[in-house]
Amino acid sequence: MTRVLVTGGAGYIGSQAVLALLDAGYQPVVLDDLSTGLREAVPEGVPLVVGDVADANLVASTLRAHRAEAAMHFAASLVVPESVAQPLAYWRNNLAGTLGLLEGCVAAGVRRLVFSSTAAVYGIPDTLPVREDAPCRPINPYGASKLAAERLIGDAATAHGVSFVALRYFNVAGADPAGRTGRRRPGATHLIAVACDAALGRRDAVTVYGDDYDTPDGTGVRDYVHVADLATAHVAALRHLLEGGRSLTLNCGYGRGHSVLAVLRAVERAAGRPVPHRIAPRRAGDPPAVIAVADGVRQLLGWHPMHDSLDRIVSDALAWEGRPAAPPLLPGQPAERAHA
Ligand SMILES: NC(=O)c1ccc[n+]([C@@H]2O[C@H](COP(=O)([O-])OP(=O)(O)OC[C@H]3O[C@@H](n4cnc5c(N)ncnc54)[C@H](O)[C@@H]3O)[C@@H](O)[C@H]2O)c1
Ligand SMILES: O=c1ccn([C@@H]2O[C@H](COP(=O)(O)OP(=O)(O)O[C@H]3O[C@H](CO)[C@@H](O)[C@H](O)[C@H]3O)[C@@H](O)[C@H]2O)c(=O)[nH]1
Repeated sequence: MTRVLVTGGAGYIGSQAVLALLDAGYQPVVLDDLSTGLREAVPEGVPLVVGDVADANLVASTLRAHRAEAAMHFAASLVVPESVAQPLAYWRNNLAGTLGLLEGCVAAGVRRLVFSSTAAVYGIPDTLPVREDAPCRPINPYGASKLAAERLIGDAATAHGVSFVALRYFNVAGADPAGRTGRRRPGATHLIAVACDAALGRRDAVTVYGDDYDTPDGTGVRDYVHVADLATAHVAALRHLLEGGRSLTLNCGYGRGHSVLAVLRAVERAAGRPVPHRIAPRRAGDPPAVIAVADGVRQLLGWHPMHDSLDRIVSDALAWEGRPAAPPLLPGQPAERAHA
């Protein structure tokens, strides 16, 4: 059974990828410092090493101990406004983390890597939909640090024979269709999570940032991709690399845009109740529209998305956000599940 190191596997997307790896017959091993991830997001039986991916020795020893043949690198810091306020922390975590991972991989002889990149590397695209060879002009430290990490991986690929697939995700949303995992951090800022909170009565209204863009209804347009489809794209990328495929940098979206108001209507349909909203000025740094040219990931990786519909994304997100709270721990119960 092929073993795969998953950095950031206790987070939102990484935990979904762990499930997809298990579903596809791979054996994941998670390395996560639990800075934003949660131990309970790692399924029972999956080894969890708690530590910093920037620690090359830890990466190498983990790869060797578990005889991993490839790595998926999700561990990062990713809140855009936070990256503007704390650029040094973002550059450190995203660049030093990728450096530590690469050093550890090269030391342990692991030369296949799937990397979490982002549409934020493009900044404000000149033309839509945006192709992978469009100019990369990130407009915040988050996007800049991810672009630098892509370049670092490219240099390691050339010098050390690493082959990689960098997936540039567009707007990731939704939750595991079987309800096994989803976004776990409180204080959501992403549109679909915010709208679900409003539908569930946890906030009074959704603030719509701008209705005067040059888009069909004036609100911002994004290419929302279901997190479970994103996870299977990672498995497809892994398979490509294990079969000796060449390095690739690919957009990961569906190639269709939805406006903020269309998202709110979809949440209303799923929830069966109105989602109040108020119009506010544009949010600084928001592009009017971001939509992927997403042919490459299908053609080159054979990716077949299964949940390619806004209604599906929204209903899975709503089901996850509205799930019953975990029962309180009884006195004497261990606070954390032990891991291998
Ligand atoms: N969520 C999105 O909309 C989105 C969009 C584009 C790209 N991405 C990328 O996807 C990846 C995963 O994002 P997510 O939404 O699952 O975020 P998340 O915060 O839920 O997950 C990140 C995980 O990495 C861990 N981590 C962070 N720094 C670490 C370090 N130095 N060492 C070890 N573990 C560390 C965290 O504890 C967490 O479990 C990130 O690389 C992010 O840049 C996310
Ligand atoms: O309360 C809200 C939240 C968002 N929006 C709008 O909804 C759209 C989507 O916003 P959001 O869900 O915050 O995502 P983005 O700002 O598009 O950024 C996401 O998608 C990028 C890739 O496209 C990733 O790089 C980022 O990490 C990720 O946060 C934008 O038009 C926002 O202006 C609102 O109107 N109200």
